[in-house]
Amino acid sequence: MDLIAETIAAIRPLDETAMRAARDRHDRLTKPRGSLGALEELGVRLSGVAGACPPPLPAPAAVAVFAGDHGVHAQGVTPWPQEVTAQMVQNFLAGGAVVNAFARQAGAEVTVVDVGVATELPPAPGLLVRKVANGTADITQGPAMTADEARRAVEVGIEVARDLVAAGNRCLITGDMGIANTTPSAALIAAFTGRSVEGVTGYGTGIDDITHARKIKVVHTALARARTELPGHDGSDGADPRVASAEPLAVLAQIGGLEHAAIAGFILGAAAQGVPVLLDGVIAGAAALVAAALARGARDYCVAGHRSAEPGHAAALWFLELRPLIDLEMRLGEGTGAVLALPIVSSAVRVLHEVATFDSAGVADKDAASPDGT
Ligand SMILES: O=C(O)c1ccc[n+]([C@@H]2O[C@H](COP(=O)([O-])O)[C@@H](O)[C@H]2O)c1
Ligand SMILES: Cc1cc2nc[nH]c2cc1C
Repeated sequence: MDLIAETIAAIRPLDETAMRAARDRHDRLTKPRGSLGALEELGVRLSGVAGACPPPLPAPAAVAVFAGDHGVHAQGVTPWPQEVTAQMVQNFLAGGAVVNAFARQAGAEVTVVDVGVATELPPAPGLLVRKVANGTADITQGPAMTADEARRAVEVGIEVARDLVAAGNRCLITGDMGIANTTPSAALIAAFTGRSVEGVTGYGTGIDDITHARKIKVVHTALARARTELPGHDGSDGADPRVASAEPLAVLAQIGGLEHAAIAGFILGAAAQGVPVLLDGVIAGAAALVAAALARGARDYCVAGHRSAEPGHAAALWFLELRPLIDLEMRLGEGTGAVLALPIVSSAVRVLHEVATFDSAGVADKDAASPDGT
């Protein structure tokens, strides 16, 4: 079996016994039942992920920033020069980016993975050079990657997840860097969710209305071109989630990015090892759609760190039925929204470890069964 198939086969359903134990424990802790809202369900799900209640704290935690470039940059979908991808990689390595500041605050380690930056990067501590290609091809003109490149990039993500867990990490966090990558993100999200291109294509790093209109056309063109190359297409340029879910790797190769592929693998790798994966913004959302189409169970291991301002992100989270922990209208990427949510995940777990029960604290529980069982 190849690495992707092996990884998918290793993903187990959430442990129902541990989840029942977590629900039961929540109901005995010194708080009105349900008063921690969505944090309670998060603690329950993390128990299911770990197969234990309480689950381990999400520490140490590691953020992997997958970097890649995009041929579609040539279509004028972003005002930023492509070289900014490589320049920001150097900034991550020097510890000067927002994700570094947030990671220091949250106590997470940052690793940068070059899975497809267009230029050669000098070796540096904290940089994993796993370059599959020097960027993708322009998705309006042809497939972003070959089928082999897409598979190799997914495998890179699986291997990075495996190595980070082997190093002792108990929570993996997605990050991305790639000028123009909100364009393939929109294409993937339209393809996998069936939402309209107009509904999922946003302003990325911050573009004007003319560029936004062009970006929408570019996404339509890419989808229409891709669909003529995919099995089961009906000749329209509308997205058809049936096609995407049947052939996720083929769709990824047609309209995705190398960092999307690697993040999809990273999610599969985390799930296969029973470790939660904290998702960042729209790029991670698009990648999670690919991972969930490859292995529906992978979705259960994902925690949506935040909701990005990019509209396609809300569509991806809706499709995956994931509720974001934070909504601060951020749209930076790098893993920033996910790292910011790490203390919330830790708190959800700490409740199950540390909060006293009504019994142990001698607090009266209005819902407790009376001694005669009534
Ligand atoms: O995470 C997000 O939701 C997000 C939203 C908008 C932009 N970004 C980041 O900005 C870059 C892509 O933006 P753009 O406009 O060049 O497509 C890329 O490096 C992403 O990490 C990230
Ligand atoms: C400066 C800059 C920083 C980023 N971080 C993630 N995407 C980015 C895009 C730009 C342009």
